[in-house]
Amino acid sequence: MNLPSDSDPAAAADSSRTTGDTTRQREVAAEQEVVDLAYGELDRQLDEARRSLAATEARGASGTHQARGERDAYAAHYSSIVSGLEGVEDRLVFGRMDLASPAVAEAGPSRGGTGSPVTNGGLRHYVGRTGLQDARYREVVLDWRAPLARAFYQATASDPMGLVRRRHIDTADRTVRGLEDELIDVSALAPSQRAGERLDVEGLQGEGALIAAMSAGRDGRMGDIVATIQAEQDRVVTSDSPGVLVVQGGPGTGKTAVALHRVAYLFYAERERLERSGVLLLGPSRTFLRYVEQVLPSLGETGVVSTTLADLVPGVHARGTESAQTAEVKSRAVWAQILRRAVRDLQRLPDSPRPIRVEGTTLRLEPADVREAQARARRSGKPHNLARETFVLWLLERLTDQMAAATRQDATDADTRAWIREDIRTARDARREINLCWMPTTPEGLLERLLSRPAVLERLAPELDAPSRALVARPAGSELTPADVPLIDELAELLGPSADAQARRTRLEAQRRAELVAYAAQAIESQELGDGMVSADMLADRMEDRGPSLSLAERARADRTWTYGHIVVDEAQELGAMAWRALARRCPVRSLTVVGDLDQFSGPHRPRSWHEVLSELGTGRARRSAAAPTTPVREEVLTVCYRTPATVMRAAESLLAALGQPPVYPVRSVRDLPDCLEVEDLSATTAATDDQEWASRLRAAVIAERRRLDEALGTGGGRLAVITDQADSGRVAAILSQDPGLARAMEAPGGDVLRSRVAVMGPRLAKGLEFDTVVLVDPARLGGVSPGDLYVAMTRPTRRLRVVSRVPLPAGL
Ligand SMILES: Nc1ncnc2c1ncn2[C@@H]1O[C@H](COP(=O)(O)OP(=O)(O)OP(=O)(O)O)[C@@H](O)[C@H]1O
Repeated sequence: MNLPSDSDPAAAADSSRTTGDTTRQREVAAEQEVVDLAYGELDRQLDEARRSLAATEARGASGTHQARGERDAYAAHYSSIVSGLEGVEDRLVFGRMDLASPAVAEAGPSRGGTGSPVTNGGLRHYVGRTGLQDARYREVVLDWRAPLARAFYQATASDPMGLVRRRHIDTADRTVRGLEDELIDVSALAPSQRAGERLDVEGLQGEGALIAAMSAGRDGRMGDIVATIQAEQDRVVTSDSPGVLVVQGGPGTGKTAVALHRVAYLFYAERERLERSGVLLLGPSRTFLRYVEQVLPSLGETGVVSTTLADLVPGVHARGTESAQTAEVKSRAVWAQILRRAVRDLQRLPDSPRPIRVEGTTLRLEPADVREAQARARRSGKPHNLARETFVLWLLERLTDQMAAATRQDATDADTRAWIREDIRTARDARREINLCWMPTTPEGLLERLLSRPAVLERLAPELDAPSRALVARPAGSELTPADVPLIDELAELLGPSADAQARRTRLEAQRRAELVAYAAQAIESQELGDGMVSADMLADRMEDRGPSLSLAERARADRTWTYGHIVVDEAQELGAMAWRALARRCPVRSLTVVGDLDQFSGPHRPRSWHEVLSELGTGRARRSAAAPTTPVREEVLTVCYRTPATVMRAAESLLAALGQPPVYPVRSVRDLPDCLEVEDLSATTAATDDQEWASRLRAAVIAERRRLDEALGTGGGRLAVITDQADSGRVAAILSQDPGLARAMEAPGGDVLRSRVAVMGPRLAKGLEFDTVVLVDPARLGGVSPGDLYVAMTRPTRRLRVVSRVPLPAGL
């Protein structure tokens, strides 16, 4: 190496730059070789899995039942390997760890130490989306979830965890674009290495990967953060699963990202258990689920059931809307008693004996018999509709005795009893009177009865005051709403499947089978298989077996009574008591990750604590709960905001404080940006009263912000949201779409607002989402109803918040 002479500083700088450049080039080339090796391995394994899948499927549907079962299991296994490997294509390798000694490497489960082409005898590990070994089982890439990889995320200068250097490797399309080194433990380097290392570190940017991730324009979909998970986040991602883990964090602290990475981690750490039971992810809206849907596949996981509260119960479609106040009344824990009472109300005692005409004879349904039948039915412990069988059977026996006596038949003869019982069972009078004493019903039917009859509601819901009852009252035939779904679920639990529903299912099943057999018979005829060896029934059996076997996630989603191994709830502060009860039923082992922010609560008063929110999970402080009272709860707090610039964040926090709810969990933004906040108060101008003027000022503001985005990210780059009071959003959208350019930018293919460059929405839809720029319209309107909604709206932008208001600004802005 030519050292520069001391007497010529410029030449020295030049020479040092050149040396730095060539060192970097060499390093990049070396890393490219490793990246090529990793992709080569990925391709080889993918190819192998695809071939195995094809060969398994080609085996056809013949053979014993067991053989077919095995084939299906193999096919499911290979297809999950294929989709897992396909998911990790982008940035397969993103990090490298250099360790002080291979002894540390041996502490982990990796078998990379011996003879691996990349690990330098255990001193070096490449961290990536998935673990890869070569054909000789030597480590090529270390899975980011492996215990050994923790140092990559958590090592610091004060606690190096055996790490000397952490390297971020930036790749695109399988090509290394840049490297970024962090020297963790200089003392671990040999003196001869130190100079070289310093040169490298100086040539590369610290925190570059994180800054790059945060500064990239948004494309309407959340990305994974696997390459840049921070230490406080990593501790949450990898914490043990028993009990309830509450992750409280202010806006943009990565709660959603952490929750999703935690799902992937749990699948890694507890694969066997979770592959059998599945994981449920509950998000605040379908839009939000679409926003995050790419994250888990990009981490190689596809077996998660994601849903919203509205879609939680299969077959129930909650298309209706209602006020937040109505939804709040429906979310209260007291409904558990009201609904129990409503079910009990279907079990009635007649005041006096009821006459029943059967085949010309009059029998009497005695209140004492009804009482006894009810007691027996309740003792069965079954839900209402199923216990009804016990009730009906016992009454039929009593009526059979009466009938036999009245008609002088032999009540001890089994055949005679059966005939008589059948006569009574099918008599109209008997059906009506027995039903009146134990009415079978559906959850939807009973809820409708309760809400559409004010007198019934008043009688059965004494815990609700008149204004609350007025809020939930609605005409019969109304659409179900999302807040009805936990009530329906609770009722489904209390009622059990109705005889009608069971009969319908059996009928449909029989019909489907008959069609299949008819089709098989046709196939036998047309293909001249009629040699007597194959019957239509046999062929139908085989056709049924060959049908695509449902994945675990599909089966779980279709089954209301499925119990999951783990549940992750995002925006958990929004869930009411009845929703928690529905979730508790779905996870008897009470293994939950609950992420949210009390400060972002939608509504006039935020909950006081997470214990208050979670009381129905049986987390210890609840007096009455749907669960064992001992569910352990741990609370973790995330404090660093990766999204919102500091100036905007401070404004949002001080506004929340001015509204009387200073944030319980303030955050620190990792960055600030110049010009990130602009407030345009039009309340004292003609725009306040003149609609035309207001419309044109609003359009001008949005157009100006779109232009700024064009300049910052290239024409058409980035996303902009106009957030306004929900009730105003239609009007605001109409104003903006008068400009042809904005109208085009607002087009939402397939009705998906995430695909439009400019989207108008209320704060509740904006929950959990983020945009490059937010134009916030009339903030006082939002804050007046729900301080948390205003806080959410203000904290959505990654770059810039522009406030435009024709009403006076809220104090504090
Ligand atoms: N470690 C990280 N590296 C890179 N980006 C990160 C990191 N942590 C979070 N982010 C980014 O910060 C943004 C906010 O993350 P996320 O949506 O998970 O936060 P949140 O706490 O759920 O926010 P909110 O409650 O406001 O909806 C996302 O763009 C996410 O990718």
